[in-house]
Amino acid sequence: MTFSDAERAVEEALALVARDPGGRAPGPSGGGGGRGRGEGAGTDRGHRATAWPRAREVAARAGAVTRPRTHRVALADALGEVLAAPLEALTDLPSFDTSAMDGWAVSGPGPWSVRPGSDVLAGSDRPDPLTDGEAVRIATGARIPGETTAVLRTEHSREVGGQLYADRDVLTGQDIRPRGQECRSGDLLLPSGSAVTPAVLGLAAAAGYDELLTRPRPRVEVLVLGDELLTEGRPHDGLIRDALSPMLGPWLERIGADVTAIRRLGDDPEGAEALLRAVTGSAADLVITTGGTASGPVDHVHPVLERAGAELLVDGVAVRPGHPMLLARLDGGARHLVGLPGNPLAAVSGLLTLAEPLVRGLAGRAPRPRYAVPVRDAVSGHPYDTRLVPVVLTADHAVPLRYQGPAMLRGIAAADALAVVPPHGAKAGQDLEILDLPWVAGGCFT
Ligand SMILES: Nc1nc2c(c(=O)[nH]1)N[C@H]1C(S)=C(S)[C@@H](COP(=O)(O)OP(=O)(O)OC[C@H]3O[C@@H](n4cnc5c(N)ncnc54)[C@H](O)[C@@H]3O)O[C@H]1N2
Ligand code: MOO
Repeated sequence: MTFSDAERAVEEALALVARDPGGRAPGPSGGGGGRGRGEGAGTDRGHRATAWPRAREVAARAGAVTRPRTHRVALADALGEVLAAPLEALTDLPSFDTSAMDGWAVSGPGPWSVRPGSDVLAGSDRPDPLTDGEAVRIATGARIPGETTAVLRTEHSREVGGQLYADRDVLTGQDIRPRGQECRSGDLLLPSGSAVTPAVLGLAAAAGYDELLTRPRPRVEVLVLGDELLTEGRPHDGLIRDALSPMLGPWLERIGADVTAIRRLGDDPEGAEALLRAVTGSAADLVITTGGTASGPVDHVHPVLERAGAELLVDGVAVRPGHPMLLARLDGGARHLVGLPGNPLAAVSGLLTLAEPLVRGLAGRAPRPRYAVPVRDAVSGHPYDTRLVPVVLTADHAVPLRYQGPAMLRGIAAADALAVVPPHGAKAGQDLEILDLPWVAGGCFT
């Protein structure tokens, strides 16, 4: 579903009242660096919303410049982290001359006399050297006996009465992997900053590592604000189910965070005090709040940040949904807070706009690679703000989904990605930047 005419009319009216008193129209928000005027929380505080591309850059940069933590972990625990030191080979690979095939180690030109009863197997100790004209049965991965000139594959050989014959030419050195073919001890295998993937774990093990020095996953504490939230059962009496706690924990884990706690805080003064304690004292690298970002009577996030002396890096983003999202520096940049709006799709928007780039930066990972896909259908745009629209990806297109309102999860739950729709919308066939959802592509190893 694209914006209905009624929805668009409301959005346009809101955007118009959000113009500054001098009547200057907001700048474009989708083109990198322009700044659009936010309404609501933004307008109330008399400042401008940050353009969507700029907000992502600010979040990525905030993460990247934070002093990194490092730790030494067992290989099995390093998956999904980032190397904090170059991975240098601790050994030659292979560490000895080894047979590439099952067959025969032979010495000199054939035919060869078979050495009886002494197969050379993988893992066996140094075998006796061959003499010229001799052959011994050998397994893939076994040490090559001294004086071997080639390995002859079983299927290319015939053994008759203790004599071995080759049924094709034998080249010196064939099917022998010489020591150090892949690397020499001390060679740089991967630079610091590389992501630890399953393949990297395999390489590290092969190269002799039991532990790796890595940057740990950023610790994230999630605080879900709101008195109206139920943790079980069906909505009733004006109360609704908390849709964010079940979603944010695993989502954050998939983008590389270590979620240390998910806590619910009330909208009462006690909730505000608990929020203040978390903002000032949490051991997490990143505190994520949900709800309370706008200007309602119990929206505590801004007042608490002010009391805590936090520095707002982003306070409102020119994006729909999600525009009241915010990013703050705590303790001079040692820790951060991302405030996600309470509307569930708006929270997803904040997660992808601010939390993901920040977590990647804190983890030492580069921003995700950007790519674009033609959108199948025309998508209407906001007059000044970027829109993030749930899409399904086909072989050729991004197909916009219905149910894309800020309070709806029905579209995103069926989506592969969000398409980034610039102000004024997109024509059918226009290339749109795509933000993959982490379980579709590019997710973290957990
Ligand atoms: N006067 C204004 N009002 C609002 C503005 C504005 O600019 N001026 N912005 C609107 C927009 S846009 C959004 S988005 C929301 C942001 O609201 P808050 O971040 O303050 O969040 P709440 O008011 O606490 O909740 C909003 C909405 O979301 C529901 N909610 C909250 N938490 C959850 C949860 N964990 N699971 C499911 N649903 C949740 C909550 O019940 C509300 O319906 O503000 C607009 N208002
Ligand atoms: O437009 Mo709000 O930012 O998501 O509902």
